[in-house]
Amino acid sequence: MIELRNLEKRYANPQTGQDFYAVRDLSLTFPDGQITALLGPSGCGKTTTLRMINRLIEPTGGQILIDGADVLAGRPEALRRRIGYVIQQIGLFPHLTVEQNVATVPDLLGQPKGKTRERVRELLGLVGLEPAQFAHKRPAELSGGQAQRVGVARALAADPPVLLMDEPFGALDPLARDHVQDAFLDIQRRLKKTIVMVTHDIDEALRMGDRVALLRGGELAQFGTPDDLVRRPASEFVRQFLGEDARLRQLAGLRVGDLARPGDAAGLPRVAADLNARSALSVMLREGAKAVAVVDSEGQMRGVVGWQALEQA
Ligand SMILES: Nc1ncnc2c1ncn2[C@@H]1O[C@H](COP(=O)(O)OP(=O)(O)OP(=O)(O)O)[C@@H](O)[C@H]1O
Repeated sequence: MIELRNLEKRYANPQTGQDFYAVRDLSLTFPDGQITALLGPSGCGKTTTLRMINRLIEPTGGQILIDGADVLAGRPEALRRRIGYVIQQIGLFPHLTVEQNVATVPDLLGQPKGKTRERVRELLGLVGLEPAQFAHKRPAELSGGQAQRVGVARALAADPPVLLMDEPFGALDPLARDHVQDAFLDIQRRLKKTIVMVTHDIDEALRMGDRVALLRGGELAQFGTPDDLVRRPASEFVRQFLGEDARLRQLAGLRVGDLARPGDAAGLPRVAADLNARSALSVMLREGAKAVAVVDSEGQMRGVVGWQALEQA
């Protein structure tokens, strides 16, 4: 569990000589095994908050506790070994192969080569990079999206209990982003890391975050589940930031296959299980149907999804 207590970062404004707060009186707890998205407009303090957790930025006040231990009391190097860090500009080593890049931290820690190799290959598979095809490539031979997947695999290879991610999928085009987000959520369901992820992308926060911390001007505007923010915005700012269509955006992050329940599918329009719930709603409206029948890729009926299921999703 990561706990921020009255955390602050002040900078001096060189023009006025006065201090201003990049982060102010921030208290919140990132639950174990969950993804918390740090969301908010540009300059609201997301990256500063994230980088204080692994002490790439030193706080000017407040406390950070990981499992009850004061992060600011120990050595930053020891801390960073326990905390993975993924950034948009991935920083892969250009002269190393994909496999060697992913193995960097396990090798540094002196873990047995054979075991590392096995794990690296498993991780590459998990992020959707076929090891036989990609293990021996160099970063220059990868697309931006492939390089980002390698970055994610590298962070996971170190097997840190805590992972900090700063716009990890930011450089991807929307289609590739969807794929990598899905792959990442699948991995997270298995690995259950404690993840703090910076994003300015509302859809990404609603889709990926078990919790969302929305910041404004360095302060916490609201902290809760995506549902809390969408259905129970704490202020006009939160409501406006998420937008009038927040609920639809939330539905866009859900797959009908996950919502399907047994029911009578006769006469209902059929949709694929990987269709998102927002598109399923469009199908219902277009066809004047109260529900859709969900069919998987083998043509098997998975169940039905109706208005009520969408309302409660
Ligand atoms: N080294 C620094 N010196 C002075 N001011 C800084 C410094 N780093 C950040 N700031 C300021 O602190 C505030 C918060 O910056 P931060 O990078 O945390 O925002 P952010 O929410 O991550 O923004 P973005 O989404 O644009 O990356 C901004 O006003 C920024 O200009």
